[in-house]
Order: sequence, then structure tokens, then C-alpha cells
Amino acid sequence: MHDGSGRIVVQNLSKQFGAVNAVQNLSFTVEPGSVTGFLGPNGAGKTTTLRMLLGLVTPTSGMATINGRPHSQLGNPARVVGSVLENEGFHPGRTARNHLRVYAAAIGVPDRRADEVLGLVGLGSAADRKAGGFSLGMRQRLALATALLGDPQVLVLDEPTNGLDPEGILWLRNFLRSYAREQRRTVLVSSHLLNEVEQLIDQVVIISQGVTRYYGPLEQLRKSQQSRVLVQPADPSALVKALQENGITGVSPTPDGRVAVAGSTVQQIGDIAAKAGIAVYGMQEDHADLERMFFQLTQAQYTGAPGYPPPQQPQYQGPPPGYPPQQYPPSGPQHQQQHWGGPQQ
Ligand SMILES: Nc1ncnc2c1ncn2[C@@H]1O[C@H](COP(=O)(O)OP(=O)(O)OP(=O)(O)O)[C@@H](O)[C@H]1O
Repeated sequence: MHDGSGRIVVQNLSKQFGAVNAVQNLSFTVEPGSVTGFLGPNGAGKTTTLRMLLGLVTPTSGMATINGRPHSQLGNPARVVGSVLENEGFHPGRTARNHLRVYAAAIGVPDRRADEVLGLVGLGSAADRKAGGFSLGMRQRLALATALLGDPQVLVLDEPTNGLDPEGILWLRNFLRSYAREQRRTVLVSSHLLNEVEQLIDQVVIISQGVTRYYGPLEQLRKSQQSRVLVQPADPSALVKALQENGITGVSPTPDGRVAVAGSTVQQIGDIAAKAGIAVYGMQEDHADLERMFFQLTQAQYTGAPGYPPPQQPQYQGPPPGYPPQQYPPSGPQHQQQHWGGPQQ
């Protein structure tokens, strides 16, 4: 029997398709009560990981469990985990209600559950319409309704925001949040775009090239954002020297001839430059956004081809240029690997 914990554990999971290392030694844990984003660029290995979790692909090594068991040992899996994977089709001639009734019969839940889940996803008024005429957003809702039929403890959604308009995304966010928080369920959603799911998620697992790059609370990642000041001086190397002599360490020249200074104010920099007799033509405050951090964490996928496969344990990449390394990644207790039950560094 499974343990009923609602916990997803991915441990040293790998999948090789011929010469392609789709997933490499991936480990993370997802606890109930929050929505976790599973993020990475196209081809990072997200869908493969989710398919292994759902028993649709056999791992080359490692394991993925839900409630302490591989999917194949869950008994009636639809009661434990509901999922929406990409490109799931519906019979175009079948109404939404009939589609759901077919699935309800297959997993042994009563017919009336079809109308309940249609109501939950806001498709109540479209129950008698044929799925073939549904918009992409409506199909996403119908897929979610199908996943909810067994009233599962765990929801796994692959790119659920695809095709949703802003109102649909807001609806999905409220739905998933209350599903996870109020009912203490586990929700894992994948996306290749952080900003698409940023409003949806509390925790984040970021992967690229099949390797974990970061995992922890999104809030912690957000807090680690440091603003920096971009300075355009007459003499960049003289300014770097003057700032360092005044104890400012987060200083680095940028490729466009400016100097990036972290952990200091415009005023402090201006005073030091004036005292050192260095002319400054402009200063600009620059705030790192999450999207840029996401890109920094995952860009190895595009730039690291010669080094492929990547090192096994780069859990955290370096900071974006101009950001002090000690601030990045965040180092609060929430970020201990143990908190997530993940791999030791
Ligand atoms: N059945 C398969 N046979 C061969 N290679 C595969 C197979 N499935 C996936 N791959 C490869 O594995 C790698 C990871 O693919 P995967 O679909 O898991 O990535 P993803 O992160 O979900 O990407 P996307 O955001 O584009 O959906 C890719 O290089 C892909 O081409």
C-alpha cells in the first residue's frame, strides 16, 4: 500500500534515449500544501520526468515515487494522482460530459462526478457541447476536469497555461492554490516560462539538460534579487579601483564599458567617484528580475554544448554578472537540501 503522504520523491532519476541524456541524476521532493513549478527550457527533460513519475516511461536508473510507491504500484492510481500531459486528445464528436463519463466508468467513479468536475473547472455550461469545437483554453479545462475525476491527492500538470488567456491563468492560479493549500494536496506544474507560472507557484524546481539547477521556495529566489547600479564613468578601471579601495566589493566591469556595482547606492558611488576625481556620465539602477535569473540558471543548455554532458551536481549556478556571489543563491535554512529531501551537495 502507498503511504498516503501526498509526497512526490524523485531520486537520482535518469533517462537515456539512445545517445540523448534526457534526464540525468535528477532529485527533488514535492510536499503537499503548495504548488510547485517544474521549470526548464525546451528539451530540459520536464516531460520525460513527468512521464516517468506517471509510469509512462521506464527510467534508465533511479526512481520516482508518489506516496512512497512507483506509479505501477499505486493500486487505483487515478484516486491518488491526476495528470494532464501535453497533446492529450479528446474524441472530437463526444460531448464534454460524455467524455468525462467514459473516464469516470474506467476508474470506477459515479457518473455524477462528471458534472461536479465540469463545475469545478468552469465548464458547466459547455457540458453538452462537443469537445471538437472547444478552444485550446476550454480543452485545457476539460483535461483538468478529467484529471480531477478521481478526486486525487496529487495533481501533475504539464504546461497547463498553454492556450489560456490572462483570465484563464488567473482562474487556474486561484483554483490550484486553493486545491493545494486549503485541501493540503500536492500540485506539480511544469513550464518552460517562469513568468507564465510565477503567479501560480510557491516552490520551484529548475532544471536544464536534465540536471537540477535550483530548488526551493520561489519567495527565497525572489528575495535573492539584488539591485545593482550601472555606472558610466570616464575611466572604468579607475572607478573600479576607487570603489574597491572604499570597501565596495561587488564591482565588475560590463562588456559595454560600464561598471556594475552591487550592494551600494547611487549616492555612495557618486561621492566616491567625485572624491577620486573621476567623471561620471550616468548612473542607472537595475533590478534583476526572476526571468533573468531563470535564464542565468538554465542558459548552460544553450551555451554548454561542448561540455555536454554537464557536471553532475551544479545545483546552483553563479550569479548574473554584477551580482555578488555570496547573495546568490539564497542561503536561508529553507534552502538546505535536507529540507527538500534532495541530494547532498
Ligand atoms: N521518446 C523519445 N525518444 C528520443 N528522444 C526523446 C524522447 N522523448 C524525449 N526525448 C529527448 O529528450 C530530451 C528531453 O525532452 P523532454 O520532452 O523531456 O523536454 P521538455 O523539458 O519537456 O521540453 P519542452 O519544454 O520542449 O516540452 C530532448 O532532447 C528530447 O528530444
